[in-house]
Amino acid sequence: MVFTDNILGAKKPCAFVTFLAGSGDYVKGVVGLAKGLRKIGSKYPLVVAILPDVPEDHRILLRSQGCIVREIEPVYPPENQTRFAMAYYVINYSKLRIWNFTEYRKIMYLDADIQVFGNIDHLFDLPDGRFYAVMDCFCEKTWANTLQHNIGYCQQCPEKVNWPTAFGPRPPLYFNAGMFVTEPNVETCKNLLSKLKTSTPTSFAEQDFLNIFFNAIYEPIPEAYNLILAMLWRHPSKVDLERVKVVHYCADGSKPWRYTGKEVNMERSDIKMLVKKWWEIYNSGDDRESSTTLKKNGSSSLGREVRIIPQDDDVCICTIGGIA
Ligand SMILES: O=c1ccn([C@@H]2O[C@H](COP(=O)(O)OP(=O)(O)O)[C@@H](O)[C@H]2O)c(=O)[nH]1
Ligand SMILES: OC[C@H]1O[C@H](O[C@@H]2[C@@H](O)[C@H](O)[C@@H](O)[C@H](O)[C@@H]2O)[C@H](O)[C@@H](O)[C@H]1O
Ligand SMILES: [Mn+2]
Repeated sequence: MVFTDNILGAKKPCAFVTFLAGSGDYVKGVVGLAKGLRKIGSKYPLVVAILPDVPEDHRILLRSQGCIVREIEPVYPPENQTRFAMAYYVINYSKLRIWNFTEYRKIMYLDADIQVFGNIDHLFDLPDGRFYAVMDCFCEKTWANTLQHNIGYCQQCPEKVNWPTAFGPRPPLYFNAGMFVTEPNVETCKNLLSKLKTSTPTSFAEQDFLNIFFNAIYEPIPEAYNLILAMLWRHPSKVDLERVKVVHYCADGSKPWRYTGKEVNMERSDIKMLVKKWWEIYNSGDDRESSTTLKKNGSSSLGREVRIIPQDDDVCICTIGGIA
């Protein structure tokens, strides 16, 4: 355990934090993330901020994988007519609770659809007082109802389409909220929740809100720390897979535990390779591997389950985690 002094001289640890809601299959993402962090030898624990609707057997499974499970109250945006880019984004505002995790001096938030393939512990040593995250891309259809998408503007290649002066100043740099490094603070949490009450929800829900809130202290960090998969086909010249440490399976159809290879771009060999690498970690047995596995709907069982995962140029059927 790595401890760091705080102003009182008391020792406070750092931690990775992820978020889990519901009784569905995202729990597989958290199990994969826990195994991935262990595999790269991280010195820090993984705290899972769970909503009350996460079932007991999933909590037991996560603890068996060494996770610290911490229940949080949901956070909802103000009543609104907004159509979020994905309807379920409404639950993502609950992420705001993690700023109350003040038993940690610094936290690194990682979505459950993220896998860490290279050690990133050094990010906890970044200077305090800044909000570190990777810049997002505006090119996918999920951005279809935004101004920047409709004029073909993306911050990843600002020279391609000039921002029209008629639209006012170019938008500030915008981060993907699937991965960030921040310092928990009760005052910050109070300010986030009170500002949320008077905010107007927009397409990307808490991601838009966090970008506004932390804009003044946002510090972009390299793509290698949160590869938004769409960068592979939208901005391939900016991606060096050899250097990528963190992969974010956020492109449509790329969630490994739901992967079928049928959605657009999902037949790409690099996507197949990254999904296969995720499954290799998820399937890796270890001493923590209890006899509990997860059925199709994500609930734990002793049963076998079959998942399609890509193998070389084809997909193959294999059993994972099953107990005969
Ligand atoms: O049913 C759900 C949907 C989302 N999440 C959590 O919310 C995060 C953000 O959702 P998602 O990653 O699907 O958004 P994307 O990055 O794909 O836009 C997920 O990674 C999970 O940590 C969850 O636990 N259950
Ligand atoms: O609730 C809003 C979500 O917005 C973000 O996901 C989006 C965004 O990155 C787009 O730029 C991509 O096009 C899209 O694929 C991706 O799903 C975060 O990853 C997620 O944690 C969460 O904050
Ligand atoms: Mn995500």
